[in-house]
Amino acid sequence: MTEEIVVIPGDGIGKEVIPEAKRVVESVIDVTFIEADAGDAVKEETGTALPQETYDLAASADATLFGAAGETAADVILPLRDAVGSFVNIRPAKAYPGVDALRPETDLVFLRENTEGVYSGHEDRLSDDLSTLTRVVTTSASEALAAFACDYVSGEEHDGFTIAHKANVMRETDGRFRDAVVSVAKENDVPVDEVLMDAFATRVCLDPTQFDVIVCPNLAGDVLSDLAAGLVGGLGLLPSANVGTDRALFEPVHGTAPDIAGNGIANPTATILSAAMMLEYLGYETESNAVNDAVEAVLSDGPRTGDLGGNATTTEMTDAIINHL
Ligand SMILES: NC(=O)c1ccc[n+]([C@@H]2O[C@H](COP(=O)([O-])OP(=O)(O)OC[C@H]3O[C@@H](n4cnc5c(N)ncnc54)[C@H](O)[C@@H]3O)[C@@H](O)[C@H]2O)c1
Ligand SMILES: CC(C)[C@H](C(=O)O)[C@@H](O)C(=O)O
Repeated sequence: MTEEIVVIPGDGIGKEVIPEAKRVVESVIDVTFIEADAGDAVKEETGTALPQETYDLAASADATLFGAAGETAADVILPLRDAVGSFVNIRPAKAYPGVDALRPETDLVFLRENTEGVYSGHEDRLSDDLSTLTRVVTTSASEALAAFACDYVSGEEHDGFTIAHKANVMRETDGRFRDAVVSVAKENDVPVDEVLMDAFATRVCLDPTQFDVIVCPNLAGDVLSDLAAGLVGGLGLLPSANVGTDRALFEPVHGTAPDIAGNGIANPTATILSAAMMLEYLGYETESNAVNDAVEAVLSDGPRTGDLGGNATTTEMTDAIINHL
């Protein structure tokens, strides 16, 4: 069977890393890619950053692989997450042997709420002096995330999860989030503990082995996963999966990297690891494991891109990954 996968390269290094991830996927499964546009360049040409056709493709495909968008990122990625009905963003942050990491013992997975919080879109300018934002938290979205988290930690690899929140200040919204997640964990007999997100930020830097799976509200997941990228060697390493009930969207955590875009030196790892998550999601577990192993081997032995202290191009690093497969 030929798998059909939608790919949306976007802007900046999105255009450089997506073709490399496609080459990796093509080397392990029979696949047809359906190309779609989104981002700053499309907005300049057409007036809209996310054409309806692209939204519809993501909303009907089993899987979509996205690169990055620039200034229009929020107009692209937030609706795309919505298009696939994603209620959780899975963000693993793992240090690899051979990569110079601040905390080489880091092995974390963030399960980020993916629909609400400060991403509600309810932001208003009420006067010259006053702007407001409505932070939305529902029990239903918190419970859906918690149910996913319980399932996620059900194997032997994990012993429950930690909720990172700020319910000491946002008593109503994060209080609701925390209470809903704890209650679902208890119903499922899943060990759960909690930490205030500011304290989490310090503790994870001092000793990341205190944590394993972290369940958090939307913005906290955004910020804390970028922080974890800093612990493991940079944004070029972090993949993610936006999972919904029937479909999913896979993307590196990083953006368009304007400081290096156009030079062919972006690290393809985050996008290739996102593709590996996609292969697993689509049921190609052996192929997914093979890609993860090949990435790990190349991170260990090189060649590596400049962000990891090497001098390989994006294509050379991908060639080495494909050679390992
Ligand atoms: N999902 C998305 O589409 C997304 C996510 C974040 C930021 N953005 C957008 O990207 C643009 C730039 O944002 P930013 O600079 O804050 O974040 P960024 O992730 O683009 O870059 C931050 C730093 O990390 C480095 N970096 C990121 N990915 C890398 C890779 N694969 N290889 C090597 N180095 C890499 C960059 O060179 C830069 O120094 C902004 O317009 C922002 O809106 C988009
Ligand atoms: C670009 C932005 C909308 C996005 C987010 O906040 O989710 C990004 O930071 C990310 O982490 O994917």
